[in-house]
Amino acid sequence: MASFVDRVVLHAAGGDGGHGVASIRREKFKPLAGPDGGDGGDGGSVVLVVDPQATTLLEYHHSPHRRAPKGGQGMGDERDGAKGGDLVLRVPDGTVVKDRDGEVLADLVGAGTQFVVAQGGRGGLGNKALASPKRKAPGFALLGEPGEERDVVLELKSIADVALVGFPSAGKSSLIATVSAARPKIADYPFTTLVPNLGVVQAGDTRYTIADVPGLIPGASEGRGLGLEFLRHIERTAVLVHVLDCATLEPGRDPLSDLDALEAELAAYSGDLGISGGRVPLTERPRLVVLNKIDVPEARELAELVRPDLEARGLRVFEISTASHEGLRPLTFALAELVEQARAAAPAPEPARVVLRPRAVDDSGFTVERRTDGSTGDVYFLVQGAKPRRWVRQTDFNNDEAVGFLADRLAKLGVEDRLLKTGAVAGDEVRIGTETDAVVFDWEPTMAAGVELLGARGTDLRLEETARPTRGEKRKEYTERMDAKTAAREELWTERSAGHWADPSDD
Ligand SMILES: Nc1nc2c(ncn2[C@@H]2O[C@H](COP(=O)(O)OP(=O)(O)OP(=O)(O)O)[C@@H](O)[C@H]2O)c(=O)[nH]1
Ligand SMILES: [Mg+2]
Repeated sequence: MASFVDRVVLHAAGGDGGHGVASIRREKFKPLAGPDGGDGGDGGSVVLVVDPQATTLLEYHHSPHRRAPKGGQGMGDERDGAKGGDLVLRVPDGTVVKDRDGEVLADLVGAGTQFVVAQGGRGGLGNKALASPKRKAPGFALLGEPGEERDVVLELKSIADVALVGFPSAGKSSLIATVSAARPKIADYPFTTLVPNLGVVQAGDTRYTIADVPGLIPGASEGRGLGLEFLRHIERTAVLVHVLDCATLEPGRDPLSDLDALEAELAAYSGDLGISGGRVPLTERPRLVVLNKIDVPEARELAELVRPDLEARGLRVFEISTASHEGLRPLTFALAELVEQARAAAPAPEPARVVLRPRAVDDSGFTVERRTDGSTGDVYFLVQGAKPRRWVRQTDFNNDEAVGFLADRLAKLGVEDRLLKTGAVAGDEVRIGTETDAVVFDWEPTMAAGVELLGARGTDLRLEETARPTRGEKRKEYTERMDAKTAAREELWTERSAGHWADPSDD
């Protein structure tokens, strides 16, 4: 097997939600028979799914930008826009999803396990859905929300049975090349291997995989050399093989001190690992020792010298040469035995079809803070909260009625009230969003503006054109409207102090 890409940054974007539509039904003798604008469809999400057939992350390396389909626009006649289908991305078993700060979001193990990387935007409500007793024929609809955009890091740890651990140039790649069909690069300079190579070994009836990984040097567990790259790969291997170079001429190096250095790194890394999924710490996994390069006479002598010390530590020792192929057969059979034992002891496979979603956020709250702009020194009020943000995104600012609706929603949630309490007065700058990304308003409390709006609400003129009103009807309508205005004013005040009325478009 060739080398594989094991770490990619995926730029995922959910599909935008379709816009709702404002439309009025036409009937033969009633051309304006009520709102009938359909909702926009939800955008599709980007979803990772474990597919046991997938072995690499290569395709995401080639095309790392992935966007799910958009939701369709709502239409008249109560037709809703089509939903954008989810974009399903297949990933190998054992793919770890992290955010850009390295925090693990999901560890995808088991066929069918899913993770939603980027949620599609919600479709906007059409005017049919926005209609209420108070707002019989809304002349606006809500915009679809943009899909979520998120960059995640996908990491694949090789899930080989055996990992070769050793200093650079110890002969790890040479070993995998002689016992399997893998053809990694071999050279006499350190860090020849930069990405792991996997090889398949057949020994008797047992078939297993060996991972040749980048060389390990002291300090690797703190990230020296290719250390962390390396250590990440062996997290999931059942058996470790120490490949010790008996022919190195580097001062201060010999098989025993090399082994100590390697074990120290494994221990240091295990300490940080927090061993996920109940795996055995690296320091406790079955291991054996290979003394390599015994075709070199001095190396053979050294190997024979250190063997008793190693065996005294309880380690099985194999003297080999990848050059002359001496000692390879006993090694591959000994590994087969360890792999079989590890497989027999392996915990039952984890349940499939676990669906992991990005952490749920509580979107009920909001905050209002009085702040001072760093550059201009101007005072403004910052409104933060998932609902206010979403409502702003859903608002078509070219439509006054839609803006009025936003103001009503904010008032209902209690934002207005909180602004007042925080000291805002008419004309103050109000920002809804975050410190860096916000929509800016000049605040106009809806107490005043709301009454104007409420006067017209529920008596939409377009719906009343059908028959010309008589004088009596006009008078009746006038008194009704005045009553409604008073009622609305009262309602606003009670609402401000007590609860809210129910509204289908509230969330
Ligand atoms: N004489 C002799 N040389 C060997 C033997 N095995 C490997 N070498 C040489 O050692 C050097 C390093 O071999 P590699 O297999 O690339 O070593 P590595 O451990 O994969 O090294 P990195 O990928 O850098 O960590 C090469 O020049 C090989 O030809 C052996 O059994 N005998
Ligand atoms: Mg190598």
